[in-house]
Amino acid sequence: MNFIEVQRLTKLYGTVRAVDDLTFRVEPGRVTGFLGPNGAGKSTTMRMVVGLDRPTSGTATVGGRAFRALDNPLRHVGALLDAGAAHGARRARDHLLALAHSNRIPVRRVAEVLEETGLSAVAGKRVRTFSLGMRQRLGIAAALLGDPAVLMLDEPANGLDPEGIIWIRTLLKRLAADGRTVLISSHLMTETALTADHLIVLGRGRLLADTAMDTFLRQHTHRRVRVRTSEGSRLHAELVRAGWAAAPDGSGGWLVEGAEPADVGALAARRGIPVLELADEAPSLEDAYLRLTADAAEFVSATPKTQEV
Ligand SMILES: Nc1ncnc2c1ncn2[C@@H]1O[C@H](COP(=O)(O)OP(=O)(O)OP(=O)(O)O)[C@@H](O)[C@H]1O
Repeated sequence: MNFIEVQRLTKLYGTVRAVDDLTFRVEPGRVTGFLGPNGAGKSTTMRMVVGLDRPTSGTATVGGRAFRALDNPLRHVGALLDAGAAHGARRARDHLLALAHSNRIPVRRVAEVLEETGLSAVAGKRVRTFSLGMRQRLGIAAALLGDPAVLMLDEPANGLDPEGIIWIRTLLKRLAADGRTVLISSHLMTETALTADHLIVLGRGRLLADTAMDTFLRQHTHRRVRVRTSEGSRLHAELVRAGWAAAPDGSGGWLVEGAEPADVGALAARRGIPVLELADEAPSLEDAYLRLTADAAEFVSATPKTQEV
């Protein structure tokens, strides 16, 4: 009973349909990535799950119950929606102690989550002296405090350094492997691809996809091969003659759409063209996501960029 369920959920702000007839279920045992362009309705949906906003219609429940109806809700749902939520004048440990007291959470959990999030050494410092990454860790500590079966985190890697990003990725996977329900919203496609097993994608408040990561990649990308040769223009001409679409990859090689390495390798061998490098290009989540959301993005830059490292 630890799933998040959203049924026909709708939220209007004036005439803006922030969330529009949304239905999905977030299952335990896996990390679910919650994606969508700016303004797609992710935060509004998450706020309704934890009772910070009221639906115009429809329901958002945890384990079949409204968040407001849960006793000691932090013991059921840990949420990180705004890492700035802790009072700046409070010491980190006191912030967590106050949350523990008000939710009947054993005090020993405070030391445990401080340790888990790497904050033990700064537990006595005031929150206003914390860096963005330290505040983020404190927000994550608060979400973990009640040892909840459901975790919902908005941009969990925000402000974390490279070591911190690996830490949060490993932590989220472990929490899901323990059988918890983990929902993370993010705009970081590379990080989401490394962390999530399942995706829920919104566009303009509506559901665009609710799919396993590998299915999503298969559905919204096609395979391609990267090839490098000392005779680029000859290879290009041969590829085109054989019916393949090939385009420069921007660093001296070629990308052949829809091909497998064997197709390109065999063709080059038949024509006696030296191949210096030949690689299957793994489909990227960024490509798949941009393809799916192209029509649903409200705010689009003049020159959309797709390169990501
Ligand atoms: N309190 C509010 N009052 C009025 N409009 C709001 C309010 N909160 C959100 N909105 C609007 O609702 C829509 C959805 O916003 P929301 O913050 O849920 O999107 P999001 O997917 O979380 O976006 P982002 O990725 O930029 O955080 C937007 O058009 C936003 O302007």
